[in-house]
Amino acid sequence: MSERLVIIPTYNELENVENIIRKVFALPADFHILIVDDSSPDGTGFIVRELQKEFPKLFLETRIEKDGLGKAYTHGFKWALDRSYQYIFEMDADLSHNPEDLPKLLQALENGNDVSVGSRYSHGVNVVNWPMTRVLLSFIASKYARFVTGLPVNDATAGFVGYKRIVLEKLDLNRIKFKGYGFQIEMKYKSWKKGFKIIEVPIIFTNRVAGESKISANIMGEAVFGILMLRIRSIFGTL
Ligand SMILES: Nc1nc2c(ncn2[C@@H]2O[C@H](COP(=O)(O)OP(=O)(O)O[C@H]3O[C@H](CO)[C@@H](O)[C@H](O)[C@@H]3O)[C@@H](O)[C@H]2O)c(=O)[nH]1
Repeated sequence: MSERLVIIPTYNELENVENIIRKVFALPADFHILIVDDSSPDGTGFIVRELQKEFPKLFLETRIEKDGLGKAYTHGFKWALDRSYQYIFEMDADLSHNPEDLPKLLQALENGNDVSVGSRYSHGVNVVNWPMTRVLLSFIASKYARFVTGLPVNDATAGFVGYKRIVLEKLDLNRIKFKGYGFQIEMKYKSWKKGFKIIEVPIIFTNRVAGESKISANIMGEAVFGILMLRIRSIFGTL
C-alpha cells in the first residue's frame, strides 16, 4: 500500500486525463491516483474506467453533478482518510502543474513541513502562456488574501498542494465552505490558523493547451467575499 495519493478533480478533461495519469505513474516514486469526476458529459469518467484495467493504483469517485473543485477535493480527502494514506496531494488535470514536481512537494513534507504549496509567486512570477488578465487576477487575489487574512503565503490560490494526513484529520472537512478557487485559500488559511507549518516550493505553472478553464464570475465573487468572511469568522472564533 502506497502512502501517497494524488487527488485530481475533473470536469470535462477528456483531452487531458489520460496524459496526466500516465505521467504520474511514470514517476519513479510510488503514487496512487484518485480521480474525482463530476459526471463529466464529455466521457472523462469512461476513459478513467478504461485506464483502471491497466493501472491497479488508479481509483475513481464519480459525483452526481458539477459542484465545484472544492467539493470534489473534500470528497477526495474523506476518501483518503478512510484509507491509510499519509501524504495527500492536490493537482489539476490539465497539465498546468507538472507531475514531475510531485517528488519536490513530497520531499518538503518529509522534511518536517505539514503543507507544501507548489508556488508560482515565491520567486517572481513563474507562469507560462497564461493570459495577462489571468496572471493579474491570480496574483492580485493572492496579495488580497494575504492582506486581509495575514496568511504568510505568496501563492494563496495555488492548486498544487501536498498535505500530511494529520492536517486533513484536524481540519473539519464538513466545515470547508468554498466550492471554487477560494477553497484553496480556505484550506491554507485554516491549516495555518491551526498552527501547521506551510512551505512554498517554487514551481512553473503552464497554461493548459487542451480543454477549458472552469473559472466564472461566481467563482471569483465567492473568493473575494469569502476571504472577508473567513477573516471575520476568525475574529469571532467561529472559523
Ligand atoms: N470534479 C470537479 N472538478 C472541477 C470542477 N471545476 C474545476 N475542476 C477541475 O479542477 C481543476 C482546475 O480547474 P481549472 O478550471 O482548470 O482551473 P484554472 O482556471 O486553470 O485555475 C487554476 O488556477 C487557479 C487560480 O490560481 C487555482 O485556484 C486553480 O486550482 C487552478 O490551479 C481541473 O482539473 C478541473 O477539471 C468541478 O466543478 N468539479
